[in-house]
Amino acid sequence: MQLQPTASHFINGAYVEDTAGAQIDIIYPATGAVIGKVHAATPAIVEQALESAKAGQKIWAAMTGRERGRIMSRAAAMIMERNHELSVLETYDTGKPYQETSVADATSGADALEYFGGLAGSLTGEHIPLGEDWVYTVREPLGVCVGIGAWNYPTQIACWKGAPALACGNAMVFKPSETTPMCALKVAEILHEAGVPAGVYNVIQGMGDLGAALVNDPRVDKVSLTGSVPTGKKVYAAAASHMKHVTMELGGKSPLIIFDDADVENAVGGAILGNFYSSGQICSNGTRVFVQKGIKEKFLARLAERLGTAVIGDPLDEATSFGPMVSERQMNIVLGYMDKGVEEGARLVCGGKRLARDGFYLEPTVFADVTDEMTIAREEIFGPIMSVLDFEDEDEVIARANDTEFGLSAGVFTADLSRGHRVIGKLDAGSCFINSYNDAPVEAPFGGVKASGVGRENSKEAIKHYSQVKSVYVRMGDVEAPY
Ligand SMILES: NC(=O)c1ccc[n+]([C@@H]2O[C@H](COP(=O)([O-])OP(=O)(O)OC[C@H]3O[C@@H](n4cnc5c(N)ncnc54)[C@H](O)[C@@H]3O)[C@@H](O)[C@H]2O)c1
Repeated sequence: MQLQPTASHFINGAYVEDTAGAQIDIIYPATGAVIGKVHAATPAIVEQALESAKAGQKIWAAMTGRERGRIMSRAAAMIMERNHELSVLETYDTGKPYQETSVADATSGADALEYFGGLAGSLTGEHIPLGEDWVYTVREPLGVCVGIGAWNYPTQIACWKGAPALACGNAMVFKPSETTPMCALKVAEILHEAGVPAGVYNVIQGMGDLGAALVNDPRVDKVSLTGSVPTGKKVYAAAASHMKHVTMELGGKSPLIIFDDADVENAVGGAILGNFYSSGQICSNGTRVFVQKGIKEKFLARLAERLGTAVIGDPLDEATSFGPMVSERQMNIVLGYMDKGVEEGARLVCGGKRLARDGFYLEPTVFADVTDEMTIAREEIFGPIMSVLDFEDEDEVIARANDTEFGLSAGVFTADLSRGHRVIGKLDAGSCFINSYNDAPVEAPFGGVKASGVGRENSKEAIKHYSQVKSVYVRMGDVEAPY
């Protein structure tokens, strides 16, 4: 399989290169080897991308929603047909095990294209009768949207931003994370093979400065970022200074609350999915696991047992269920938190070290007896560290769960469904789970409250964030003017 991308950028329906841009190495996290390179976009590349997006958007918006939707559905089918190849590429880009990428990345991207393609033909306005007169509303595209991606789900993020944008008749210029530049190029290639007109979906490579340049360009009407809270604050501020629309999908430190009456196996399963899938590099992870005292020891014992069965190894081997961190940098950040947990007095139940092998592998790590003030309970780690905190009663755990600047997700495990709904109702979070964790079907809105973000991806909600409403008052009689 060829890993080196055909060229760094995909603009106006074709691969484009400009080697004058700074070189960005593509590193395979499982070995640390350089497997390819791209060049950051030069001003000339940015110019081409934005001009072609402006031109392409007009052609795309002039098509009917159903025509756009048909092309998007075709792209979704093509992604499913090429799922194996795209999943292998996602594994090379991120290091995530093929066992995961083959079911959660390109497939999730295809879901988004299929779902929003299906909605594209029904994006209608309202008719508002006012006696003889009436108002009608039209849902219009915003224009040129910029998507800026994080490195944990490169294919999915490229599609989650692209699909609603395209359904509404916008064009997109997508900047992947510099850590994972490969997958979005494939998404662009497939969209164009499926029939998306040239210029409608472009991918350009670069670091944060390129993201900032795009956010500040007057030709850009909307910015959708998936990234950390500090980056989100910068991007939101820059977009605000130009009065641009934004979607901010940012970080979290989400609570997962396990009551005494919960089914232990399910609670452990939820905690594993909410902490160790993708080696813990998931924004919505429930990394503060509040466990009621009566179930604590049973929970910890079963958790350690089940973690012991994780297959850590070559991510391309289908048996592997736990892969490396995305980069050496991220591995070192997480190692720092492992040390911090021990230093601040948390009890290390398992893990806590780097694995002695090539690549950026860490052990799945659990700390118990974590208290609210500890660094590992306050800061987003974005790695395989679970913090287990004790609690006694419902009101106490709700107050402690909400005592954070973040508000992305929250989960509750309990056999008492009334309690499940009651507790979830009081938690400050955008994407919540009862007796489950980290499900992200395209039909459900996804996004955070407080510092975790603004706007929602997926579901019909996303349409509101990629379109604007025009209202038209129609007078049927004469106009009465005072003079
Ligand atoms: N809520 C979500 O949906 C979601 C999903 C995945 C990841 N995340 C968050 O992403 C973070 C991890 O990803 P990361 O390390 O790539 O995040 P990051 O904030 O470092 O970078 C995200 C993207 O922003 C770009 N960028 C950096 N500075 C910029 C600037 N000043 N202007 C414009 N763009 C800029 C980067 O090049 C990258 O493409 C975590 O905090 C995680 O929680 C959130």
